[in-house]
Amino acid sequence: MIEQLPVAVLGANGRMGAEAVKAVESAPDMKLVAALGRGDSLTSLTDAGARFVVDLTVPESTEANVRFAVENGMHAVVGTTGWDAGRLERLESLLTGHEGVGVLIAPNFALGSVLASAFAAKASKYFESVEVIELHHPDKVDAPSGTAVRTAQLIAAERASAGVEPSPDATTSELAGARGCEVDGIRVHSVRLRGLVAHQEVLLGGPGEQLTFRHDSFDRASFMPGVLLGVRNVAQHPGLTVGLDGYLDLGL
Ligand SMILES: NC(=O)c1ccc[n+]([C@@H]2O[C@H](COP(=O)([O-])OP(=O)(O)OC[C@H]3O[C@@H](n4cnc5c(N)ncnc54)[C@H](O)[C@@H]3O)[C@@H](O)[C@H]2O)c1
Ligand SMILES: O=C(O)C1=N[C@H](C(=O)O)CCC1
Repeated sequence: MIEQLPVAVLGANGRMGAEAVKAVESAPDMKLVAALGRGDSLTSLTDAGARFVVDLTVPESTEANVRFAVENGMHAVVGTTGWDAGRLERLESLLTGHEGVGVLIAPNFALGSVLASAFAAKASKYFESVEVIELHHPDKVDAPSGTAVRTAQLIAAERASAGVEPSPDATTSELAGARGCEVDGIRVHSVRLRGLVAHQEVLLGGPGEQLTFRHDSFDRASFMPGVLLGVRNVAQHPGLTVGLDGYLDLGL
C-alpha cells in the first residue's frame, strides 16, 4: 500500500486554499488531515498529525504559521506573498535550530511561470533594457506581485554578475507612479483587471529588437502541480528554499 503524506492546508477557504484542498484530496500519495481557515487554532495541526503544511493565507499571517510549523517539526510549502528579506532572514535562523525541517517559499507554483522567469533572467544580461509587467485579478491585495518581485531580483542578480549597466531611461518629469516601482533597480508595473487571474511579461529590448517572455495562468488549477511537487520534495530539501526552481532541473 502507498504511504500517504499527511498534509494540512492553511487558508483552506480562500481562492488558492480551496483549490489546494481539492488537489491534495485527489493525490493518491497524500492525505488531507486538516483544512484551516482564519481564526482556527494552529494546534489542530499537531492534533491532526500533519507533517506537511501548505500555507495559502495572507501576508500578515504567513510568518507566524510557518514558525508554528517549523517549531513543531512540520515541513512547510508556502505560496503566500510578503516574504521580504527580513522575514526570510528570521526564518533561516529559526531553521538552523530545527535540523531536517524543510521550507519552500514559492512566489509562483505554476511551472510555466517559474520557467519563464528563469529564462528571462538568463536572457536579460544580453539586452540593454528590461522591464516587468505583471497583470492580476483586482481582488489581489499586494502589489507588485510576489512573482514580479522574485523575477526582478533574479534579473538584477544576473545583470549585476555580468556587469550590465542599468536600463537607459531619460525620464526627468513624471506623474507619480507612471514609471512603476523599482525592485533591485528593475522597473515593475502592476495592472489589476477584472477577468484576469495571474499574468506576467518580461520585456527585453536591444537596438532594433525586442524579446518578450510572457506567462498566463488562466485558472488556479495551473498552480496545483507545483503545490503537489513542493509537498513531495520539501522533506528532501532541509532548510530554506526560495522558488520552486530550487526543486527543478533547469540546467541553467
Ligand atoms: N505561489 C503561488 O503560486 C500563488 C498563486 C496564487 C496566489 N498566491 C498567493 O497566495 C495568497 C492567497 O491568495 P488567495 O488568492 O487564495 O487569497 P484569498 O484572500 O482568497 O485567501 C486567503 C485565505 O486565507 C485566510 N486566512 C487568513 N489568515 C489565516 C490564518 N491565519 N489561518 C488560516 N487562514 C487564514 C483568509 O480568510 C482567506 O480565506 C496570496 O498571498 C497570494 O498572492 C500564490
Ligand atoms: O492571485 C494572486 O494573488 C497571485 N499571487 C502570486 C504573486 O503575487 O505572485 C502568484 C500569482 C497569483
